[in-house]
Amino acid sequence: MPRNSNPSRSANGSPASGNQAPAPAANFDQMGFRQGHGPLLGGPGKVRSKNTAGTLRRIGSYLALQRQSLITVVLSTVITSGLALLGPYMIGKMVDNYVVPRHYDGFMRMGMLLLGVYLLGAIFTWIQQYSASSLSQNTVRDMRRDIMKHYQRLPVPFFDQKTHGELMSRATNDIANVSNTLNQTVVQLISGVLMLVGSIVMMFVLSGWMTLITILTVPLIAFITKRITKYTRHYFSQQQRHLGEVNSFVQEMISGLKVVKVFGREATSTEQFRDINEKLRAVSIKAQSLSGSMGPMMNTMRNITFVIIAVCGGLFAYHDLITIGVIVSFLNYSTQFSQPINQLANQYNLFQSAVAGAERVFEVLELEPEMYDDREEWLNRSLPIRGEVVFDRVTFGYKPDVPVLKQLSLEASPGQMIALVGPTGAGKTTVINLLTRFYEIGSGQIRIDGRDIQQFSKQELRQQIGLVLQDAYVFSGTIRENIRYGRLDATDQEVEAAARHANADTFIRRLPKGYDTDLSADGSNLSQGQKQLLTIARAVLANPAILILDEATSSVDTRTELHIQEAMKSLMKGRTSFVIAHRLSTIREADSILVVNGGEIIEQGSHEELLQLNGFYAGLVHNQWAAQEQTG
Ligand SMILES: Nc1ncnc2c1ncn2[C@@H]1O[C@H](COP(=O)(O)OP(=O)(O)OP(=O)(O)O)[C@@H](O)[C@H]1O
Repeated sequence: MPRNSNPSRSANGSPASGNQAPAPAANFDQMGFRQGHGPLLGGPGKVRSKNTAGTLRRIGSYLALQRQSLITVVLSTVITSGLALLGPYMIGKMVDNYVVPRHYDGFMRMGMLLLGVYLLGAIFTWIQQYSASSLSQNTVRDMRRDIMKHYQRLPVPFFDQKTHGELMSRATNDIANVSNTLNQTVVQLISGVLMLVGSIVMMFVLSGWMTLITILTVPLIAFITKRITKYTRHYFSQQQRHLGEVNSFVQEMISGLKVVKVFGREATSTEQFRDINEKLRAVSIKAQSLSGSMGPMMNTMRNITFVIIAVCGGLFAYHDLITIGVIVSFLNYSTQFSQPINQLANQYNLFQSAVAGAERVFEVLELEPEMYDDREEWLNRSLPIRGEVVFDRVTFGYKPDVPVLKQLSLEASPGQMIALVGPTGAGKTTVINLLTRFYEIGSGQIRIDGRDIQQFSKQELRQQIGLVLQDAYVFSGTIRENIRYGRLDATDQEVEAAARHANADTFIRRLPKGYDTDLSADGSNLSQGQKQLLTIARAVLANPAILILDEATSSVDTRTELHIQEAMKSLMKGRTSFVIAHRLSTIREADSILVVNGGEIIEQGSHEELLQLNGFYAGLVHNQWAAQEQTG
């Protein structure tokens, strides 16, 4: 359960945020937020960044925070590469100076020295790996922290435009890409360049002609590698695509399991799955076998290079142009020299996909958040309000050219219960979205206690509002923590009192661990009605002046509904309440029923008054009675 230090009054867990000045509605499409998923499972090389330099600068600013690790990585890489270059040179010298002339003492001394060089290399390699991991993990931790913080501060309309998968992918897969690359690339880039340049220099020092012969083998290796990678990349991207199909099929089958069973479609599903599964198998074999043969192929190439160097070196040595020690050194350098070429080529692809991943993270971070003020005085500030709510000729549309509410006006006196009814899509929830300032109105004014809600900070406003939604939301965590989400400083006694008030205490006490029972992430170990009672308890604890109950009882059975209604009735006492209910029986006692249709209030009055009017509401009531009689 997220431990928010903010005593939000939004009972259903909407993070409270504040706004000192009304922020202009952000147009996220104009802000360059691109559609599409990040490379979910690799597929490096496919993704290209738009602004590599800018993204690198931002990654750099994150890396700069890890100065110590960065310096350690660079230093240890330089030392490791230096030692690795020294080794072959020493071996050559050992052969020429001690092995060939049979100087036993010098031979042993040099052997020990060489051992020392390689051991030191191992120690610095470990330091290098450790600091590279710290560098990358600390950096992506900071990036994850920033993107999560930013998600919480982005206004609600932003989330309308993006799928959950997309947003999660940015906080997980894209960042994982950055982490993988940082881990390897920083080290390999530095060591690759050092080893390449270092080996060439060392080889030239030993023999110019032999260096030329060794370098000539490079295009051959590069050509073969390129051909193989071309095919592997093709098959790997196909594998990704088929894997994606398998994933979505499995996900769909599990989510829709009941539907599959009810319609007896198990056999068809299995048949469909067999096809997709088979395609994945076939292409995976090609991809894996090709990529698996890459290593042995490279080995063969390396061996061929060895043969060329040994034969040419032998000829040169025969004519006294070079010594045997130089041949030995060259054999070693030839491997050290070809490795970084392949590594750097691979790193380039990986690097591209990391930059693209980072760019997708930064795109989110660049979006304008809701104005937010988390200073202590805001958090603890609670302006007592009476709860008078006025909508004054409010016009609003989710899209500017499609008005959803048209010149809508309504008034709720403090403590009144206002019911909103009307056909689906009429605009009832929209009224609530505007009162909570999840969305900003187009024209008109909404006032609470005579004050324009634009003058409240969003945080201040939402602290006054409690929300109980139909889709009761519970977090993973204990029942106690879930209720306490309504007011974080509540004592255990206050939590339990709230639960009693919400009719939830009895069922909670019957659970094996009572208030300390752990809830799974979506509360699947509770019934819908029980979850509803928990969110009511949460709202009781928050003690808001204004309460919003959105179709809160429409998905539970009649007995639970009575239970919930009772809890709600006691919750509504003394608060201005807006109730959206499809079951008209729940709102009979409302002080005023507003009938919304097509974004306008077409009728208004008490239950009796509206029945007498014999208009739209009366029609709805009669329809529902008729339906109940039919089913009853
Ligand atoms: N986030 C959104 N983006 C764009 N259009 C939306 C959004 N939410 C709602 N709408 C549209 O606004 C209109 C009013 O929706 P609203 O949710 O207010 O209706 P409602 O009366 O609460 O319906 P229901 O009883 O089915 O919940 C509908 O036409 C709907 O399609």
